[in-house]
Amino acid sequence: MTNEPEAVLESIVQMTERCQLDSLAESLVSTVREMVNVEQVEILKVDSHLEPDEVINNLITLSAESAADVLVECLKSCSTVKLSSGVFEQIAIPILLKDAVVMILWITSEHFSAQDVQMLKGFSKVYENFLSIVIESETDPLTGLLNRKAFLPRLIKVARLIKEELDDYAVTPQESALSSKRYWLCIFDIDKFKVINDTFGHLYGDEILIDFVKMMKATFSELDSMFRFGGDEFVIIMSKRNKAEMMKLCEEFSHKLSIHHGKEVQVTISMGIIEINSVEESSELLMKADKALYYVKETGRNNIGIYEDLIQDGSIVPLKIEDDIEIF
Ligand SMILES: Nc1nc2c(ncn2[C@@H]2O[C@H](COP(=O)(O)OP(=O)(O)OP(=O)(O)O)[C@@H](O)[C@H]2O)c(=O)[nH]1
Repeated sequence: MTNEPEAVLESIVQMTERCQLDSLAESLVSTVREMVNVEQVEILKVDSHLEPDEVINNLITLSAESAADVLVECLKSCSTVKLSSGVFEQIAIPILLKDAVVMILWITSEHFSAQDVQMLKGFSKVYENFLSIVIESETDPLTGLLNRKAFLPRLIKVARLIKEELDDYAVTPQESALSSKRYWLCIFDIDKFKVINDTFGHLYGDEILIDFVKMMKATFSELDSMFRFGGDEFVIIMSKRNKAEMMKLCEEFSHKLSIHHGKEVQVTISMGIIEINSVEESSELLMKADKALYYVKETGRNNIGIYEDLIQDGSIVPLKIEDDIEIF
């Protein structure tokens, strides 16, 4: 542990070299460990969808009982709180985005000097500023969804999770495919969106896209990662569901859309879906889901195509990977 100016600068440089959210958080934790003599460092995520009381309950269950007061005070006051409990001192520093507390940096030590506190606040501020830049660079400005840039790291994370599961339970990919809960990659594309734009204007088209995303969020879960890839194309990495559950949700979404805009505009979507596995490249998975989507577009739109099913019933031929194209 050192807090020489050179070391402090070096830590800041290392922290700002990270441009993905997970590694940025890891970097903050390791920086704190290097710079201050601490017992424990944690970054607690505050769920913005919960009411304040529920947030506090959530944080309390997540953490040791003695941490409750410092976290509750920090959340209520939106400012740094330092408390002593037994032999330890605790600090909770709020991380804010658009004036809302989104995370709390919670640190325990035998003693924090005034310089420690100043440094911890400084690191948190660097993290907070950088977090907002990273989030902005991964967000689609019209709909607020994640953009295409954010897709690849998340898909890789899911593929890694699947691989870990296979390793942990020593099951073959075939056995795993038989188990009911799986991850799915779904591409949605609004049908004839150009006609909507041409008939009602681009601004109205924008409103349709915004409503589309509101309904997407209302239908799918927080655990499903949703992306706008561009134009009227959206992608979901759907968290573990069996095939029937996945289909039910997609059909529900499609139904909600078709009744939402009433007589004026009938919005329908075409969907291409593939099961995510740990062996295929992300570009390969995307191309296959896209092939299923293309089939649905070609055969009348407003429908769902699952890649494996379309292969099995002979509707499409397997994608030849030597046709590889650069997607990212
Ligand atoms: N309003 C609006 N339109 C957009 C935006 N981005 C792309 N578009 C339009 O979305 C339309 C997409 O149309 P296409 O992908 O060609 O196809 P489509 O009309 O949806 O027809 P199919 O996909 O074949 O059913 C184009 O007219 C684009 O100009 C946006 O941010 N807002």
